[in-house]
Amino acid sequence: MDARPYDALLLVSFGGPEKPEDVVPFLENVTRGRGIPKERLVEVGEHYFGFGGKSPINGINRELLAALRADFAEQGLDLPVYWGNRNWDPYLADAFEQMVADGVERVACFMTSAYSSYSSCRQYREDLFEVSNDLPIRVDRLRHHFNHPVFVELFTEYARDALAQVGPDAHVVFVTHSVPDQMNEASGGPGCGLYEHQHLSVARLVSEALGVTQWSLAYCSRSGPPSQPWLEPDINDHLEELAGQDVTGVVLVPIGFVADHMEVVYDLDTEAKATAEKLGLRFARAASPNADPRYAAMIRDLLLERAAAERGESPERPAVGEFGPKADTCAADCCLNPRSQRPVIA
Ligand SMILES: CC1=C(CCC(=O)O)c2cc3nc(cc4[nH]c(cc5[nH]c(cc1n2)c(C)c5CCC(=O)O)c(CCC(=O)O)c4C)C(CCC(=O)O)=C3C
Ligand SMILES: [Fe+2]
Repeated sequence: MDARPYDALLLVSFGGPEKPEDVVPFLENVTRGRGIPKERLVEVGEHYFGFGGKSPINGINRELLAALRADFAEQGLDLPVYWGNRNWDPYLADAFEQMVADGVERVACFMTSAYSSYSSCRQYREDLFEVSNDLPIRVDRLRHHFNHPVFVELFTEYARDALAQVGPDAHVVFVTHSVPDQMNEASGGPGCGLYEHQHLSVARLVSEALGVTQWSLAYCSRSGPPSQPWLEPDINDHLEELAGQDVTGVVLVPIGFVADHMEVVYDLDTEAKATAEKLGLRFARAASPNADPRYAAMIRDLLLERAAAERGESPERPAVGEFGPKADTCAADCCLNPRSQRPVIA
């Protein structure tokens, strides 16, 4: 187990509130300069208050951190693991301060976000640049993991379990976070639309592995003004459409989310489930990786793969589907956001 030249792994996540007083300042952090309508913020705030002001995301990341440490210990990999969020405590800046104090000189970052887009990749790289630029620490980002075979196998297994609850005739709906059409088009580079294509690729791979032919991709958590086009169909509209086509049961597979955070427990488990019930559809939502020890082992594999590459070796870079392993660094114009010209890492 050789992680050289790295002397730490950093788990980089979104962050979420943990008590009612956190909710409004958290939303202010997330939406600073993003032009999100006030009504939407009130609505999203209510989702959080409905869960006692506590998002599940930080708790899951603590479990993932523990799973990573257990995995490293079991494998004899002596490498510290840190954790920092973009939008809430514990913040990235604090993780970097601690790493510098501990003498870390080179860190590999794993983002809890598997696909390409401004929101799911570049914005993380902007924030990592901002917090690390003045520090004596070199920062690398581990490659996108949407098409890592373990990621696809895990969702296949979770979807199979959910199918067993609803029945083999269920229609499988893969679900991810909607983004503005413009953000999708810029993902992977101007005009690429990589965000959508990566999701379609994972959806197809899971469907094939399950032997399912009735499947589709739908979106949740749209937040822009109605005037701005976002990726569609919305999951609720899509369920209505399916019910009108003689579908009687659905399985939602949240491939766009690596954990059961607020979008999953509210937008899918609460709202979409209520829609399905109203329409008389049998319903199950497949699990997400959360702190699955196999997910932690995949992160270790990505770390060791990158470490070997940095040492000048030629490690295997496992990937399934039509895209092949994503490059370790993004092109300069990858996932650009016209409103943001901030410098980035990787
Ligand atoms: C692609 C994507 C991911 C997946 C990749 C990844 O995981 O990073 C993701 C994750 C998350 N998004 C989260 C929360 C929020 N996202 C918002 C707003 C937005 N997200 C967007 C996209 C994404 N978001 C976009 C295009 C916006 C519009 C504003 C903008 O253009 O930037 C808002 C503002 C209110 C609203 O409008 O909903 C909130 C509160 C949480 C935490 C959940 C918890 O607390 O459990 C997580 C994990
Ligand atoms: Fe979001």
